[in-house]
Amino acid sequence: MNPDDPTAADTDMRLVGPAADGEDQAVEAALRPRSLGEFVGQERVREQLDLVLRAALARGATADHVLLSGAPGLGKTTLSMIIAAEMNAPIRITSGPAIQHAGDLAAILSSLQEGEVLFLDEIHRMSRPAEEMLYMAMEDFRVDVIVGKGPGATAIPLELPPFTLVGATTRAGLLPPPLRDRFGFTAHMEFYDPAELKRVVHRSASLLDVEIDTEGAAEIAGRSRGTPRIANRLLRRVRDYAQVKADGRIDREVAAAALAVYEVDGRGLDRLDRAVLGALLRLFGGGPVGLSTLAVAVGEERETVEEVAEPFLVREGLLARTPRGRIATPAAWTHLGLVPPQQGPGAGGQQGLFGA
Ligand SMILES: Nc1ncnc2c1ncn2[C@@H]1O[C@H](COP(=O)(O)OP(=O)(O)OP(=O)(O)O)[C@@H](O)[C@H]1O
Ligand SMILES: [Mg+2]
Repeated sequence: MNPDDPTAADTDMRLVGPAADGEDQAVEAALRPRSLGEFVGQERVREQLDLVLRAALARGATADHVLLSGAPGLGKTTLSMIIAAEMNAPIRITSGPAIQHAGDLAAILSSLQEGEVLFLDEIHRMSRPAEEMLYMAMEDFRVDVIVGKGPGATAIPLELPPFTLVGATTRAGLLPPPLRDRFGFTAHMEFYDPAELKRVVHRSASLLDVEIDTEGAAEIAGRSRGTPRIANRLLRRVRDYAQVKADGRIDREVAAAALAVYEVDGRGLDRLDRAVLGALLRLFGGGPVGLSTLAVAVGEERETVEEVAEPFLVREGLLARTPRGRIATPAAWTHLGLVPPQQGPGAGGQQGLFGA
């Protein structure tokens, strides 16, 4: 999670936010799949990774460096641990923001054991000098440690044992090409489809010792925004409800009633999402309307609307960003149970009234 992110606080408080909150961190370790076989979905990534790892094992070699890219909560950290487990290798975990100076990185690299997996989370947030040191370490298993300053400075080469770097990023586009090119294998993690999320829910429910039927799992899966972390979080909230209001068993009615209490609708939209969409439809006739105007109408910051609510609405095909402003799609009207205004001759004259 990014502390510099102005939208982080809003994202954290949301039941459907993708970033890990404190409770997630506490329980996620217990819910993490431990092997590629246990890892649900991402078939292509799993198959490719399986080949990379098995070939390295057969050669008795250290696996190639792996880059994992994808939205928060899709399983990057989980997969890094699986890579280490499948290679029977220890894992060292650090992150880009934790490495401020090249010296920090040199200290970590020089203490790695042969074959160890170094997991570098948020690799796009590493400092420039550390990044340059990493290039050489990845390619030649060597770093130059600079001793002294100015004209008297000398570079002392340091040999490193072969290791596997596993980098994770939510923003692959921010990685400098020379860094990206040094990974032997890049896995792009996609959002999960409802059937896969259903399997995630069933798996987690059995680990948490919660009784759930297949319709209950489907109900949770459908509201989880393609994200296992959100599926696990919704499952915990539904479990609470089932314990208090039902006999502890989760079926379709219990799941739907619980998530209605938490204001997560059938498609995974929460109150903020529906407020944005509702304003766009009810106040601005479906748009186009400028972002600032829309933000004022829902009483939120521009950034919150743009970075917290919109990405999912766009992904779901409910809202579109156009050069003239935000517009709602026909699916948005249907989803909120509203009827679009008559688009008779001359109605087009209304368009573009609401500026940015
Ligand atoms: N393929 C999967 N099968 C089962 N559970 C999964 C899968 N992927 C993720 N999860 C669950 O989702 C939780 C979040 O996954 P993880 O922490 O690996 O996400 P991440 O991509 O590292 O997120 P972030 O970008 O926030 O660091 C894990 O605790 C795990 O239980
Ligand atoms: Mg992670």
